[in-house]
Amino acid sequence: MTLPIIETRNVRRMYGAFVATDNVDFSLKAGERRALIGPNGAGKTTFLNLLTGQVAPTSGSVWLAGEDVSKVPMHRRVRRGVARTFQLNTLLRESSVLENVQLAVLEQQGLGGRLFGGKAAQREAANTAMDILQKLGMSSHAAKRIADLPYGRQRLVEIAIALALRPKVLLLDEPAAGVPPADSHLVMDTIADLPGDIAVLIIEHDMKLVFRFAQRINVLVRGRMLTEGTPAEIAADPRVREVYLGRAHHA
Ligand SMILES: Nc1ncnc2c1ncn2[C@@H]1O[C@H](COP(=O)(O)OP(=O)(O)OP(=O)(O)O)[C@@H](O)[C@H]1O
Repeated sequence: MTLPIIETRNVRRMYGAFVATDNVDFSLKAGERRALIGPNGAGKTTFLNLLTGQVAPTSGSVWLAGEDVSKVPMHRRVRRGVARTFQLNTLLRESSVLENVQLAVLEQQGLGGRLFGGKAAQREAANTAMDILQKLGMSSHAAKRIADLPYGRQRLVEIAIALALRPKVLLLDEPAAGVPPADSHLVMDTIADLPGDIAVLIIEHDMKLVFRFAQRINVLVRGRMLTEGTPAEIAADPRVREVYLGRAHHA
């Protein structure tokens, strides 16, 4: 029995009279690789925010491992295994790569606020952070300041931070945004190699990345889920071409 790890039922989000998310049913199983695409302003980020708890549903519900978490705040959903990255860089630029990831490890352990306590905990967190960086091929950059790192690698640090939270579900919001084409393979390879037990949902405008990575793709248009299918089905769907792929060339 594979229960969805994360699910929405008839979820709706209004901003005043504007419907940003229009009665969406969605579910993701453990280890799935899924992409969410749609034109600019379709409501992709809002939908991600509904999953994390950053935005509350106007109606409908969000479920995590079979439990209604619609009223569970974001920090507690993180504890239960929902991690995300953001469209924009949110790193501590003057700190090292290792320090950034180590901080996330300590947060995950509930030790984030204890700045002066627990040398052993600090050391252990540094080891865990180093393991994560190694898996992402980033160990040789561990001591570098974020500010001195190429942008593509900065995006990988954000993924490392999300992994430090030991997620069951990883939500990636445009992980390749702003990364120069010469470095985008770094992001692509990292995402392709993420641990198989983590369910991954990616919002991405780069169709090469989407089609390489996703087992299934959801298409969101004006807050509504237009369709869901395999990459081949989505590529062949004339409605998708009309509303999304056609316009994406001009985006
Ligand atoms: N806090 C808010 N208040 C009012 N309107 C909002 C708010 N957040 C989002 N919206 C509106 O909801 C719609 C969907 O926005 P959202 O950012 O979710 O779309 P998106 O698909 O992620 O877009 P993009 O691809 O450009 O990032 C937009 O029209 C946006 O203006």
